[in-house]
Amino acid sequence: MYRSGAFVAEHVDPTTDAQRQPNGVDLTVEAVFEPNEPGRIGRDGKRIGDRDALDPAADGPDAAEVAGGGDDGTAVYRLPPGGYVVRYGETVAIPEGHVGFIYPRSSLLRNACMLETAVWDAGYEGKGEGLLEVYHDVEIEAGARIAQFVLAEADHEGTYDGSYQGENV
Ligand SMILES: O=c1ccn([C@H]2C[C@H](O)[C@@H](COP(=O)(O)OP(=O)(O)OP(=O)(O)O)O2)c(=O)[nH]1
Repeated sequence: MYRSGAFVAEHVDPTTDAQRQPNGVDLTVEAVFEPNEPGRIGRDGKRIGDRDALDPAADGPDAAEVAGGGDDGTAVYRLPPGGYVVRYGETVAIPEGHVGFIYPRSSLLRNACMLETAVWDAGYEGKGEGLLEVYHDVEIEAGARIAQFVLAEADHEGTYDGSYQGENV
């Protein structure tokens, strides 16, 4: 069973009223990265390839000049089609007996963009990352709500103890 947004909010920090939804909590975009070299998924280990942190005031990943932000002076990512890694702005802590998933805000997919999720394990705590797929040019303000995080009750053996534990906090 999926838990309520009020329950999820107890495990997401910080949260505002605007982030709290009936069935989950919206997460914001803290940073956008574009990979610049191959990573590697091995049979025994993995390596995350180096990546560029995009400037939210720039016109895109290849822009030579900083354009000075959005129309209202707000920093904005102007993203052409491609695959990006986003870091969420909130620390989530997956409680025992639960598993987490990310869904895109529907406004994101209505703009022909998609956020992909992997499994958020019981016991994991950190500012996680996700794959942002952009199929049509889009503008995303730094700090805007882009995702909805949900928690479902789940059986599990042990808790997360991997290399991403405590990341980005
Ligand atoms: O979309 C997601 C899904 C999960 N996570 C976090 C929570 C999860 O508990 C952790 C590790 O995920 P997973 O176990 O899938 O990664 P892995 O590549 O198998 O890493 P490890 O070897 O540490 O298990 O990453 C994210 O940041 N984004």
